[in-house]
Amino acid sequence: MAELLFFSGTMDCGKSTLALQMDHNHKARGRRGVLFSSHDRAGESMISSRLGLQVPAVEVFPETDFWVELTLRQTMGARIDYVICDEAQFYTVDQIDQLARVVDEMDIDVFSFGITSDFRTRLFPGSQRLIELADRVQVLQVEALCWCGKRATHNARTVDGVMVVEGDQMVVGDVDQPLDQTLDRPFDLDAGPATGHQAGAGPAPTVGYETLCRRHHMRRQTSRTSPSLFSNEAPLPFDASPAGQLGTRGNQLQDAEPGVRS
Ligand SMILES: Nc1ncnc2c1ncn2[C@@H]1O[C@H](COP(=O)(O)OP(=O)(O)O)[C@@H](O)[C@H]1O
Ligand SMILES: Cc1cn([C@H]2C[C@H](O)[C@@H](COP(=O)(O)O)O2)c(=O)[nH]c1=O
Repeated sequence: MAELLFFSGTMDCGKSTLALQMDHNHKARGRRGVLFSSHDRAGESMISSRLGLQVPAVEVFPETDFWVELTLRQTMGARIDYVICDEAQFYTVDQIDQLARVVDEMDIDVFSFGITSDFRTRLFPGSQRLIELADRVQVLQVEALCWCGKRATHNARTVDGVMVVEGDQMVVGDVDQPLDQTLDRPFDLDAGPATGHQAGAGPAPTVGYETLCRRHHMRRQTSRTSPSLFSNEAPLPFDASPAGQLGTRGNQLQDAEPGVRS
């Protein structure tokens, strides 16, 4: 019996990689699938993984109807055993309902992948509907980490390097902006209205994302604004003797973030 599965996690935890692996494994056993995605960072009509794989996919637009799309393909003779749906957080509630119907009435497996919550910690409507309807919700095993070393559970958005909690829910972007580039690299706003940026409205803001643990998301502490607990670039202690170094460094750690390190 076909299933609706939702593989979820924070940004950068390996969802697209898993989507492409699952497609590969099912294809290797002779099953036929259709790949879908929406607003992939690498561009329209593809699924891309940070590990370097990039595979063509059908772009999902707000008006896409999965039931119609898949019925048409079958009418034209295509065999469809499964469907891969990446960036499913961007799908509409109606589209998730269509996917559930595809599972139940067409007996097609639907493997969907997406982040559950946005930069304000609120559920995306598509993800909420998947949680409501999926046969199984599976949190990915590979954990993205917060700068403090704890498991990252939340996605933070930065604009010009500063964490924000207001703005459009949907702004395509990436994590792991090197700190020295965060302020310099112009963000590609060609993607259209999803970014909320008006052409000619001055220099485009630099938007980035960072995965954080709940504590640091609530405190709005990103790696940029955190005390440099884990950085090699922490200033050397003034007292150069080994005892003095230990003492000063130890105090720095305690003062900076009580309770974060054990
Ligand atoms: N250079 C690298 N070497 C090894 N693993 C990497 C490298 N770059 C990214 N990764 C892995 O890829 C994961 C991101 O995969 P991706 O499928 O793009 O994530 P998602 O779709 O969840 O945003 C990272 O969590 C990391 O485990
Ligand atoms: C948190 C958050 C993310 N997004 C965007 C940013 C990326 O383009 C995708 C997530 O892609 P990934 O493959 O999981 O890294 O979602 C957004 O539009 N709004 C948000 O709040």
